[in-house]
Amino acid sequence: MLSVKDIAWENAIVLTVTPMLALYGLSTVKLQLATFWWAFVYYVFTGIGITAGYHRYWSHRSYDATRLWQLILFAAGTGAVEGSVKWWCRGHRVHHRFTDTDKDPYNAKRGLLWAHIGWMIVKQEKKAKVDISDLTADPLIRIQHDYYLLFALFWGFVFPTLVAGLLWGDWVGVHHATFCINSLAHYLGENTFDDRRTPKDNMITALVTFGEGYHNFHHEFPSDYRNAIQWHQYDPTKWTIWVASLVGLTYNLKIFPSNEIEKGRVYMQEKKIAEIKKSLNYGKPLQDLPVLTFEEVKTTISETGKKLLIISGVVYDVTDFMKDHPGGIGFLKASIGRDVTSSFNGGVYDHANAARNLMQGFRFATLKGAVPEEETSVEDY
Ligand code: HEM
Repeated sequence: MLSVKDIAWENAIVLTVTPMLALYGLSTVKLQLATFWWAFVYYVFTGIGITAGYHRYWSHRSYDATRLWQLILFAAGTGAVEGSVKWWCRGHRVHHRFTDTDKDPYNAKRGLLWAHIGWMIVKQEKKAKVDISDLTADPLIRIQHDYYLLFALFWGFVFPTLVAGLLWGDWVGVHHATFCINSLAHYLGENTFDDRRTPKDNMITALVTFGEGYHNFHHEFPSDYRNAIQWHQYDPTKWTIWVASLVGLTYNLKIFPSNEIEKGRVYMQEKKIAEIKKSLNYGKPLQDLPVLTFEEVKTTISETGKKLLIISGVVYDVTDFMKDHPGGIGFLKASIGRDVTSSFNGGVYDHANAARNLMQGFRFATLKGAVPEEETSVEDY
């Protein structure tokens, strides 16, 4: 059970009082169109500050940036009031290293509510160590951390108020959008590249998180400056970083080799296929079949009355199938006790996959001295 002293009160107060202030402002002050649009622009600006700045630049170093770009991101990210770069990125690096474990501050396995906001409201011991020496070496980050409250007040409240003449509190919207990365992005969507951990790819999450919703990709390839790699996927953070590179504000945009990315995708596809295959009957595995000589096949036919024929080193029992053979019973009758590999493969008729799949269920034995072949195999392609 949680007790009063487990609560991180400063966060709890910020997260409850500020939306109330925002609602109060909204209900008591007449909303002007220009101010509405300014709130929207500032919401996007601060959101991108978190995604392109706190996340993809400082946490993952997925690209390099000029000091000017860093200052822009500082202003934007601080305006979202999600903590200092040093605090945020430390937590984020711990999250990546210990995903889904007790040491993961946003551990999705503790539930959606915890991953969304609970982790901020309940005090947590710092159980894990990660390297943040690159962050502490930067004087800008140290200053922001030491005087965070002042910076947050300015960029979160004073600046937007000065511009609009109103206290909007619109950064509350940014909070819930970006918190979705820790919560929804671990619950909704596809495990496109790996399913050992909870992060998922989802377009809806991407829409509310400025493109961070392709979270399965991100956890696999965190040093990639992109989260979405398909042209049709929504990733405005990637577009912002890329556009900034055109004017030299960002550079060395890191991209994981597509060969490796595709291997991940294929791995998951193969896994899904393997699951589906488990539910289908592929007949007895070839290596589990008895091995018969040609003479033994003949004897079995005469002693048991079974209708056996041989194709590509495998002996098939077509007793029950003969009457249903689409090519007619005659061809099969004439094939009993014979190796009809060439007739089956084009000599009489070149059978389609349907026949090759079907005959797996008729496997009876393998022929001694032959190399039995799988009826359908994609290995050669
Ligand atoms: C276990 C053995 C066999 C199975 C499971 C089998 C199954 C089938 C199936 C499902 C078709 C429909 C079309 C297709 O899938 O390509 C077919 C067509 C045919 N089969 Fe077989 N077959 C077997 C052996 C043979 C043999 C040994 C011969 C000839 C000596 C033969 C001659 C034909 C012919 C001529 C057709 C074409 C029928 C048409 O479309 O007019 N089949 N067979």
